[in-house]
Amino acid sequence: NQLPLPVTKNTFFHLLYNYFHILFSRYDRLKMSKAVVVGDLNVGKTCLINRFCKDVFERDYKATIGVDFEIERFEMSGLPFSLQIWDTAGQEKFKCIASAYYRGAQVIITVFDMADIKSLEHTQQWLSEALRENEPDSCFVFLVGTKRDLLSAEECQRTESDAIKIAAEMNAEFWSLSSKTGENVQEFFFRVAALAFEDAILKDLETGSSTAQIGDGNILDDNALEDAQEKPKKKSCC
Ligand SMILES: Nc1nc2c(ncn2[C@@H]2O[C@H](COP(=O)(O)OP(=O)(O)OP(=O)(O)O)[C@@H](O)[C@H]2O)c(=O)[nH]1
Repeated sequence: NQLPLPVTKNTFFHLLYNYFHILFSRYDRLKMSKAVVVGDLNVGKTCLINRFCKDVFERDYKATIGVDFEIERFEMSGLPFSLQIWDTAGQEKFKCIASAYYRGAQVIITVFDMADIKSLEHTQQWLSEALRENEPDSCFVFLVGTKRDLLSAEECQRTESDAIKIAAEMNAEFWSLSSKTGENVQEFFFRVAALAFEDAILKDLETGSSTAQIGDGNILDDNALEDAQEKPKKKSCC
């Protein structure tokens, strides 16, 4: 009955399906990038991923044990693109399991709860732990404030201005959103996917790989890249 990962919020078959998708994409040279989501416990990492991938919101808190992940598929300028979104546990006791999955990330999403300023103070520590497992300057970094719906307009403005300062120190792009209402969630992940896709294509062009072509074989040009960045399309949910 032993599962290959500590699993709570996902079924074994769902994880198995995702693993096969990764294996298949390597074989078929599909574009795939990895994003890891880190931050204190209870800040809303799982809810954020679930809002985007399944369009659901869970009011009751269930701690993530170790890690979990989803794969979201996009179509960018005629090319299939997948984003692996790794949800990690915020609880200290699971940190060593979760940190084993930081490696190989193209995107690090550092999450805090806008209604709990302490969690913002911890984001730099989470980022440095995630960066330690990756090549310097190889990752896009995002600072994401969740639970925006719990704040008044005034509180929201105050927290956002604190977060913008911290984001600048982290060299991160800041987003504030709500998984409960869905505000900004799609926009945020489309931005993540667009940047990750562009990066994957540029890396392919640098290495001269044949997969850096779109549709009927046109090499990706600047306009196509701009197009992908501005209007990434969500094709389907896993
Ligand atoms: N009001 C509101 N509540 C939220 C939002 N996002 C998450 N929550 C609540 O916050 C609690 C924690 O959410 P999770 O997504 O499980 O938190 P987590 O960061 O994954 O926690 P760990 O798995 O322990 O690391 C849950 O009770 C959610 O319902 C939000 O945008 N607005």
